[in-house]
Amino acid sequence: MRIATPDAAAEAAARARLDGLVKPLGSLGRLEDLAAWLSAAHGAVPPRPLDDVRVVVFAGDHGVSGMSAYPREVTAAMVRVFLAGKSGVSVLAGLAGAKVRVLDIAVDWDGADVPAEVTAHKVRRGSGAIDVEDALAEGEARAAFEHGLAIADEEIDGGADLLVPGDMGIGNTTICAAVVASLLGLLPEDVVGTGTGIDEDGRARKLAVVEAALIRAGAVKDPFALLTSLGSACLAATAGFLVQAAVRGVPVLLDGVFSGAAALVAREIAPGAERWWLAGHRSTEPSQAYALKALDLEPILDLGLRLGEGSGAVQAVPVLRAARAILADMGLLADLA
Ligand SMILES: O=C(O)c1ccc[n+]([C@@H]2O[C@H](COP(=O)([O-])O)[C@@H](O)[C@H]2O)c1
Ligand SMILES: Cc1cc2nc[nH]c2cc1C
Repeated sequence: MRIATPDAAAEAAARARLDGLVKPLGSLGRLEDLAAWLSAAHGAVPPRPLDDVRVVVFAGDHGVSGMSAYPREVTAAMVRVFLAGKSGVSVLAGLAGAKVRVLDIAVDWDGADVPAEVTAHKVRRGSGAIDVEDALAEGEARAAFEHGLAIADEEIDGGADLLVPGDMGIGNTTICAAVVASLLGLLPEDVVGTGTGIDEDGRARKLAVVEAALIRAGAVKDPFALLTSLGSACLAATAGFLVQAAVRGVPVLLDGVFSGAAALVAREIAPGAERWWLAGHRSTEPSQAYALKALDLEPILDLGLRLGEGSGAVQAVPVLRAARAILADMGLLADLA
């Protein structure tokens, strides 16, 4: 698996041009860093316009129950909402001119009446309850990862300039907490948040489940073993999606909790892949903050969001377009009369 290399010469050329633009040196702050980053990713100054932005929502259920403020049936119901274009990310992606594709990777339903393309990458129904059993069976983590590679290829071959991973899964924040704690050697207390909005009793139950899961799993070094023990098919597929974007040299805007955990695992599988990812926004969940810190990624936006779906990342798309526009359209100090 060969990760593409961002173009250092294009980055240097972008920095030189930014310094020569008609403004005080450095006065466009983070926009300048993003402009240089995007130039390196596209190997061009200015970078290409971000005309084709694609969100892929990975949907799946979990064996752990009672860890969320909402019942697991919401996951399947939300698949229909995405298909109807009525989800939060559908609306916000629409504003950013981005397309949304939802995929049932591991929803616990038969999905008989949704279009076949929605279930084309299905791995299983739900996953094991991580406090008492492995999330996945032998071979499923790798199979799901390979689905993620294929999904990224489909989007990139279809013309994507920028990819956004989204997630939908009641219980997602519990498994993300377990995976992030295991990878970074953290305590349940550090990483367990309130997810969809659980109360103190709910959080106490969630802490106990994450603690039991971490004890059951023990020290896991191999990322696929970690996905099998504590992860999910969606997490493995999202990791594959992130790795393949880096292999193909296509930039990614990460979203919230699920993106953070998947990105940490993906970096274990493919070190260097993180050079192709930006953090779109900061979630309120603590595991995401730890994941982003470990990945050395600074979120573009901080709006107090905790919806998931890719909803935070798509709102950073106009910021990236702004970063490109300054390089493309601003005048030069040298031309001042
Ligand atoms: O990404 C986030 O910031 C985020 C924070 C809390 C919840 N979510 C979404 O809510 C679901 C998981 O929450 P929970 O409480 O069921 O673990 C899942 O569908 C996520 O997309 C997402
Ligand atoms: C309604 C609803 C929508 C969501 N989108 C992502 N996670 C979600 C959780 C719930 C409960």
